[in-house]
Formats: sequence, structure tokens, C-alpha cells
Amino acid sequence: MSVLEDIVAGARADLAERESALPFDELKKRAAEAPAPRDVMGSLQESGIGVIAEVKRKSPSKGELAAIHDPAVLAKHYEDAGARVISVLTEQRRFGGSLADLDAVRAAVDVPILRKDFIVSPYQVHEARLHGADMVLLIVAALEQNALSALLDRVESLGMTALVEVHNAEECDRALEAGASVIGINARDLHTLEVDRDVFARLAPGLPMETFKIAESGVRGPGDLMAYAGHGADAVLVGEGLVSTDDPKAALVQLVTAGSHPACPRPSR
Ligand SMILES: O=C(O)c1ccccc1NCC(=O)[C@H](O)[C@H](O)COP(=O)(O)O
Repeated sequence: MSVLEDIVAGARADLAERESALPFDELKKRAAEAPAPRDVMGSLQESGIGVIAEVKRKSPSKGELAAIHDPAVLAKHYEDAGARVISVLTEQRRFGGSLADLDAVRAAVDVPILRKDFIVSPYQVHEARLHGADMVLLIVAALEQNALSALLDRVESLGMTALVEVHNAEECDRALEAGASVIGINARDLHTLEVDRDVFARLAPGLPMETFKIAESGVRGPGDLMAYAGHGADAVLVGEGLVSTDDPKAALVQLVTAGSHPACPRPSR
């Protein structure tokens, strides 16, 4: 079993428990009463290369990354430093996240929030909405094509934005076939955990010009952001490169400054 398959199996087991505690119909009713989703694309399309800053405690590839006692405090630092979107990992087993983290971050910031999890069911999409997420991650490698299309439609029908994640050319084709307009090219292979920043440069030119392209993983400093921008990234998603520093806010300010610097390549759309 690959790492991704193992994580998805765990996510399904945890999901089954939540489904028995709160039935889907009741969850949907509650989620429909949540405040409207925020304008994710409006935020991401502000000038320069935007940064999506991630609340990430640990990971399968690196183990413990940071003791984040209060995700709301970290999220507020991210917002103050200029994050366009804040990504909150809600997977518990391998990343140490939770829906409580999402609640805490939602209560602390106004910027849009991405629920970062291993989404395989419409239940998790409505759950994301109930807990204040504006954007959800759909990982192509974790989904059959019909499920991917149906989940994408579900996300959009709730007024949220889907970040559709790919790692190879076949997954790019599948994402486009499903109707994705925001595509995250992950440098990390979720089967082997190997990070190869060149994956973005190889795949981005094959995507339509109008696709909003997000470079995920492997950003450790402004140089990486500038390199991704040079290959056509509209935004970058950063976890470890922020949380594992002594001062995540200062590290994010450096990235945001680089992304808005006149020397930084501009989005081509
Ligand atoms: O981070 C991992 O080890 C990982 C392993 C298996 C599935 C997903 C994983 N990470 C999710 C992500 O894609 C990253 O959290 C995100 O892109 C940020 O990456 P980084 O800046 O390298 O922390």
C-alpha cells in the first residue's frame, strides 16, 4: 500500500465515525446555514504571486515539524504577513490536524481558508463548509474520475473553490476533463514522498493559459518562489518552509515581498 493509499484508508475510517455521529442530511442542513464562502479567486488574483500559507504540524515525509499549540495565533500571523489564503490540514492521523483547527482559524482570520484533507466523499465537502472553509483540496491521484467530477461539481455548487491537485501529465488531463480551473501542481509524489520542484516546470506549459496554476510543496525561501513564478506559477502553497522556521511570520513576509517585487515574473494570464 502506498503512503497515499494508507492515508486515504485512514481518512475513510475516520469519516465513517463522523458520519455515524452526525448524519449527512443533518450536516447538509447545518452547513447551508453557515456564512457565505469568501471570494477565493478575488484574493488569489490580487497583484503579484500570492502565497497560500499552511498550518502543518507534522507530515508523513518529515514527522514532527512544529508544535503549533494554537493554530489561531499562527493563522493571525499569516494573515498579518499577507497570506492570500490559509491552508489548514485537518487530517489527524498523519498530519496532527483536526476540524477544531479549522474552527479556530476561521474564528481568527478574515482571509479565505483552504481545508486540506483527503477528500473522497461529499460529506467532507459539506463538512468543510460547515466549519468555515472557502476552498477544498481534491487530489486527482486519490479519486476515480467520476468521483472527481462529482466532488468538483459539489464544491462549486456550494459556492466554494476547488484546488485540484496533480503530479503528472495524465492527472492534468483528468483534472481538465473534470472541469478544474484552479490546478495545484504538487512537487511531492504522494506515493513515494519524493519532492521534485521540476515537476511544475514540466507540467505547467501543458495547461491552458487561463488555468490558475498553484505550485505546491518544496518552497523553502524566496528563491524557490521566484523559480516557480518563472515557470508560470500564479501562486505557491507553503507549509514546512514556514512552520519549521523560528519566525513563520517573518518567513512569510519574505515570501510575500518576493512575490510582489518588480523583478518577480508576473502571472501570464
Ligand atoms: O507533506 C507530506 O509529507 C505529505 C505526504 C503525503 C501526502 C501529502 C503530504 N503533504 C501535503 C502537501 O501537499 C503539503 O503539505 C503542501 O504542499 C506543502 O508542502 P511543503 O511546503 O513542502 O510542506
